[in-house]
Amino acid sequence: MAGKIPSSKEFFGALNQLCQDADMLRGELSESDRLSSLKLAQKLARSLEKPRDAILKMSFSPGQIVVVRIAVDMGIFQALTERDTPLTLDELAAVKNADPILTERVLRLLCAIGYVIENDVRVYSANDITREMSTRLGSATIRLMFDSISITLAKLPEWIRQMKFQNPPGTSNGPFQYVENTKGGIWEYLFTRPELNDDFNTFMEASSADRPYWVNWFPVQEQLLDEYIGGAEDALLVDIAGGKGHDIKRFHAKFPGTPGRLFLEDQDHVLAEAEVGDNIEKIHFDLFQPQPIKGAKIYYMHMILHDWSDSECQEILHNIRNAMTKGYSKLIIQEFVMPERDAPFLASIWDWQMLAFCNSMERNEKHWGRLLTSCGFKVVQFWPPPGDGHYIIEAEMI
Ligand SMILES: C[S@@+](CC[C@H](N)C(=O)[O-])C[C@H]1O[C@@H](n2cnc3c(N)ncnc32)[C@H](O)[C@@H]1O
Repeated sequence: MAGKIPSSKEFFGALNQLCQDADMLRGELSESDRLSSLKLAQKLARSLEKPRDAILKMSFSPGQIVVVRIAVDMGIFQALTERDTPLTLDELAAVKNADPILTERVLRLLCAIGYVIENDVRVYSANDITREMSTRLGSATIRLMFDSISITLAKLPEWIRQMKFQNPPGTSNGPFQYVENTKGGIWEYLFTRPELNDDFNTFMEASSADRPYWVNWFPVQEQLLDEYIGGAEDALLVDIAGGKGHDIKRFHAKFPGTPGRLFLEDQDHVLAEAEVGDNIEKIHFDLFQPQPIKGAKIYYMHMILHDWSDSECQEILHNIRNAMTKGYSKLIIQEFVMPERDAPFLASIWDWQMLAFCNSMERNEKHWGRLLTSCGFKVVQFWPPPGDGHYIIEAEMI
């Protein structure tokens, strides 16, 4: 039997109460409860939104990142975060000697999308998004997405039409090569653009920063460390193409006393930016050359295989397999595993980034199983994360 239809007054009251509850529960909910609540809240917003209005907002959405990008350049997030009292429009305009009329146009939209609080007429203060935008991670993410990624994305429909709507075949000649008029891949391109490369590496750090870190939910001790038979001079973990080392640093922070050496492998120009301290050894390395560290307990790869087509992944995996010790070494892959239905937003949108920039894709369980088996591995277990982040795919040599 359908419930009683609430009056508008009852409905507003319930919504107000829910908003207050959500504020109080912030930080108390488990990651999966937080995501389930968010999904319900989005469903509620969707049921209140008129379809044409939803489409209008989607059509205008590129304008949002444009204005946020301008606000980064104008130092607005930084200025609001540095002062813990509200700032006036004139004070914010003065940061870059900007025209107050232009500054007000920027701030109007920032308030409308919840990036800044409007305390009074032309008086503003910071909220948690403002503060995050003032960090290295926040500003690098917006710069990278707008200055570079959005250019390729804007041409993606044209490229897909030219491909007659076929899924890209992998390896070279994808949308990125089409837009940049190059034969090289994204990694060669980043090498030639140091500021962009820096933003990219910072973005990688940011993209996992808000999700529970794998060593805090995967049973590292039981599945990996208890089986370690080496001493202090032997290899415990190799972080393959680990970027600036944010993952391996967190591994070391969680297990500081564990014996065994830790290796961070990547391209030279990336390693040059990695500040990892004395306990982590940096090794120049190429995914398509033999793996130099033999017989380690853990070969760990985070967001690497999704950058490459199946045939390239097979080369990478063969190189790792040849360095592993059968019955002892483990391959730990940290990636999205696409569900058969109800794919979350984050994994689905990453899949499109992979299509645009790497001519690759996010894979489902069957695809991962097939790929790993074709290279002489078997999946021990797919470990889902709490929330919408990356799985751990635990694999070993057949
Ligand atoms: C998507 S990032 C992932 C970085 C890190 N694992 C993380 O999760 O943040 C891909 C990494 O692969 C590295 N890479 C790309 N091509 C490579 C190659 N041929 N050999 C070694 N590393 C490579 C890049 O420099 C970059 O750090």
